[in-house]
Amino acid sequence: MADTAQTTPQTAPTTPLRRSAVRSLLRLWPFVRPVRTRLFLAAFVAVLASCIGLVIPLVLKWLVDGPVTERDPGGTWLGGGYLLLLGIAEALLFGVRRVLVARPLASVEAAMREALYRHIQRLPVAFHDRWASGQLLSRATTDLQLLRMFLAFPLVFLLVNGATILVGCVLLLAQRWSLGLVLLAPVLPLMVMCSVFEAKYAVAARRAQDQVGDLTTVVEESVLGIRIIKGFGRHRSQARAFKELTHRLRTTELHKARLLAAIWCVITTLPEIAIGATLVLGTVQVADDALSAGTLVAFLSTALALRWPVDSIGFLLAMSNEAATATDRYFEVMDEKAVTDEGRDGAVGSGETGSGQAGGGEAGDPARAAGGLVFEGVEFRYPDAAEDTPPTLRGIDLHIRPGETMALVGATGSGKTTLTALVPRLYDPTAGRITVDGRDLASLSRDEARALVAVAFEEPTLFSATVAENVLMGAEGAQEADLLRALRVAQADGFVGALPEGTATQVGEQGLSLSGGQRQRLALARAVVGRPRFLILDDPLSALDVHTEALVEAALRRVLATTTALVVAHRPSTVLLADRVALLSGGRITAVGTHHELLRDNPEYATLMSGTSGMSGEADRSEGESVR
Ligand SMILES: Nc1ncnc2c1ncn2[C@@H]1O[C@H](COP(=O)(O)OP(=O)(O)OP(=O)(O)O)[C@@H](O)[C@H]1O
Repeated sequence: MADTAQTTPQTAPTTPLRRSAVRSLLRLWPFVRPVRTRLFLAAFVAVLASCIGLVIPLVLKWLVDGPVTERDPGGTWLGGGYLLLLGIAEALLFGVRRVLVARPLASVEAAMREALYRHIQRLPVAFHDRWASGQLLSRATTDLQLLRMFLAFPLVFLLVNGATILVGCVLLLAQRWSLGLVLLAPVLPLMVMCSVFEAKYAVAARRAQDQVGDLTTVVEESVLGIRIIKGFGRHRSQARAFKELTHRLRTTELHKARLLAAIWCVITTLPEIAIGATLVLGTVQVADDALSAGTLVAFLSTALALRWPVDSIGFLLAMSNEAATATDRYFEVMDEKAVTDEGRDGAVGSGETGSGQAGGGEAGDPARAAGGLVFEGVEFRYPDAAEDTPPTLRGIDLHIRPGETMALVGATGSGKTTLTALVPRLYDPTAGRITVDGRDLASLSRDEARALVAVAFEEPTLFSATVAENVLMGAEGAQEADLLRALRVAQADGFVGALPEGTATQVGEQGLSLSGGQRQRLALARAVVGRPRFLILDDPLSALDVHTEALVEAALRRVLATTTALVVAHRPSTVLLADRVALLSGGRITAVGTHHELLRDNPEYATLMSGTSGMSGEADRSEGESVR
């Protein structure tokens, strides 16, 4: 615990490849396409509003050189009226832009989030082994919000401000080209500095967003593991780990703020100096009668109207960079290859639910002739395992006959969970094959495989849903009657009936409001609700007290009689549910036989069983029970 509490979580496992911000952002196009008309309209309206802002200096020039110089009050009022109208039109158009983008952008964000969620569900378990959940959470929340903000604001305003600056420059040069050139002198150094800033900011933005992901992971783990943290009194070390991460994030954010402050300073100071210089030069020219006062007022008003578009470039670039990083992070997940619903050889399964005669093996193939669950020369290595380590499973040959229950026993870390994970195709073997009722598992679609095989894992996960929804998740199309039968089988009908709303009771996040044994029984009910042909149970009785365990065992015995099952067992009471036992040692099956045969003939098995607390008593107690 100390280790986990102190260890900071991994960031995304991929080494991010930094592409140009524009290329990254262009990847958003498929999601933006459906709302492109509104977005372009919004951009057009904003450009129009900005250009109206640039007409104001021209009205000022007319006002100063005309009615003001001629002391014409009527003309002055008229000029004032024009200015007011232009101001109102500009404000209204910016309002229209906001209305135009609000709804479509919310739908872009929703579509992206939905696509991400769907994709994450279809990614292989090996992906989830590698990725910290906080990294996925932060991509689905913070990064997508950043993208919505980018589409609503910086994207449009980079366009609008670019157009405004261009039109403004033309107007300035047309009004007085010599003053215009002085004003535009800082453009080149500004461009160089902006590109330096962009490169530095991109690195900092990526770091900050990854750190937010790490922080999310710690918060998530702390909330889910709150009982362990409190139970072991680890709140201080957990708080230290959290503080360390927040400190790192703070340092990165401060670095970002410093970069932003520096570019902001340059972007505001250089144009300010240029405006000062043109003011002096312009005033001298007006004094020399080389320039009209109205032209100078219009020139300076245009220059001032361009200040916001120029000033904003710094933070617009910063926001665009963050959005490019968010896009990269989003597509790092989306680019991961999802598992297809096809069998490994590309054939979509036939839909037959195996009765021994269905295709999948060659004629005369013993595995084909043999029904049940067959492992033939199965080897498995985790994708992220070190090259120089042996495969987790090697040369597994095992035949579980139709209707038979096989217990899988082995020392901790011997590969029991890994072996069971191959049957519902959470992973595919790296060599060899598995057949179910004579059909190669790899030739079945994942849906078919999962319709044939049901699983209950050691850690019974329940979702924030009702009891009924949690159980019925185990089989498509299962009805109320199946639900009640499954609850009875798992000996869960009693406590579920006592819940405030029975099967309609919400069991809360991770089913935390239920006891470990209750959760395990609901997970069992989920496994048996679809009357699966093959049942895989990973130590399903580990969290039950002796009394409840006996009840569930009795019920399970009935279920196991109608199915072919592989049951990971740590204690004799579970082993005794099985017809035969397979001993897994160092990734190989080293012995197969009945519990009593192995107990008698296999010292490793005998040691394993005797090492189980309460084994002897329970085994003795079970001796008298009818072992199938
Ligand atoms: N995702 C993974 N990536 C790499 N190695 C893994 C992964 N999951 C498990 N392993 C390794 O595979 C080996 C077998 O693990 P497995 O969980 O199958 O053992 P087990 O027999 O079920 O253990 P236990 O009885 O403690 O549950 C272990 O050495 C484990 O460290």
